Amino acid sequence: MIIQQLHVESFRNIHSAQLSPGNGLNLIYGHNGSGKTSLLEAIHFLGLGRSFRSHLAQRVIQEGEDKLQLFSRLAAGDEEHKLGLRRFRNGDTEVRMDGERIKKLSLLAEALPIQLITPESFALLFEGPKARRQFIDWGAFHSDPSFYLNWMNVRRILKQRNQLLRDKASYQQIAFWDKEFLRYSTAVTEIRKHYVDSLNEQLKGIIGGFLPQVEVRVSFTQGWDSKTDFAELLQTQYERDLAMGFTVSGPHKADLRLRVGTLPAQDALSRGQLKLLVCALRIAQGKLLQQQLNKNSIYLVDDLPSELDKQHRKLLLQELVETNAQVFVTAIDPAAISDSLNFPPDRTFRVERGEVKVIE
Ligand SMILES: Nc1ncnc2c1ncn2[C@@H]1O[C@H](COP(=O)(O)OP(=O)(O)OP(=O)(O)O)[C@@H](O)[C@H]1O
Repeated sequence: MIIQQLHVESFRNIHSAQLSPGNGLNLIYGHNGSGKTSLLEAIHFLGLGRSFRSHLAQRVIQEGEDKLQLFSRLAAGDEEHKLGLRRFRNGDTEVRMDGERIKKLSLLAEALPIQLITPESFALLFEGPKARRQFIDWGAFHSDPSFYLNWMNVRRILKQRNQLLRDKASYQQIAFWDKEFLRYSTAVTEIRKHYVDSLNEQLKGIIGGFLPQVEVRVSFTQGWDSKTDFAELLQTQYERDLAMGFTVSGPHKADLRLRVGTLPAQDALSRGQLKLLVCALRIAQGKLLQQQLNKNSIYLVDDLPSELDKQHRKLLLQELVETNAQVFVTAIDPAAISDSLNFPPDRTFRVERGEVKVIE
């Protein structure tokens, strides 16, 4: 998917901006606080119906305004679509694709696959498994249409199961839910496992280019010992689950392990190398989606130059450009990007106090 036109209204400090991005690399530059990240955030909001910076969607609505509005003209091959989103202060969201109301935000994510890389993306490696699980599930969701429903069912049953555990229910009562829990958990795990295997293939080439001296291993842990039968485990862990008041093992504990030799990647790599690793993971996801479904992701890279030397900026930009996807990168100093390119960006935008201007 490619954004051909974008109209942003009342989004953080952007009062009104209209732009026609290029199909390839788009450079967005400006001083601190000018609104560069807000522009990326607006694209992300359009693709997912939520911000990557704030849990409270109201915070992104411009102060003094009662709603934000985002409109876009999208193209995928010969297809053209119009996608619009309105978010009101009272929390209501209205999304329309080609004039038709979209009720499920998952359909939005399907239409506009977005790969986000921000200075905070390190969370993928440092913080708890949630961010890494979300990373796997992004791919599982896009690569297998049955994933979403299976995962929703796992979450639904898990909620019920945990409630029963807190209510000190008998094993018989819990076992009633475990049959279904087992069925959906197995489906989710198979899809995730298959996805991580395919991702690893993509990743090898990219990491080889970014971090040639380092051998990074990416492995999937499913949330319980893979040698143990899950049905049996649920039964034997009943007492423990009861004592804890929640289900200790299961697909909700799945994780992605990133190791260099015997060490966790975050202990073995420098900050710049970690950034490259996160970028490699995101690019591999985008490439895989391209291969599997012939769908192009949109890459949003906030503050691309930070932490990277010129050679690595060059490598990263080259890899992004080679995806043939639409890419939006921000930088304070435009030279930090253009100096690392052998050609000018497709389009350059300057942001100043919330105003977005194309640089001819
Ligand atoms: N709801 C809002 N209404 C109005 N302005 C806002 C709102 N939320 C944030 N802002 C302001 O928007 C400005 C733009 O912030 P943004 O993070 O997009 O800048 P940036 O160009 O990415 O800066 P940096 O280079 O420092 O990361 C900030 O000055 C912030 O105070």
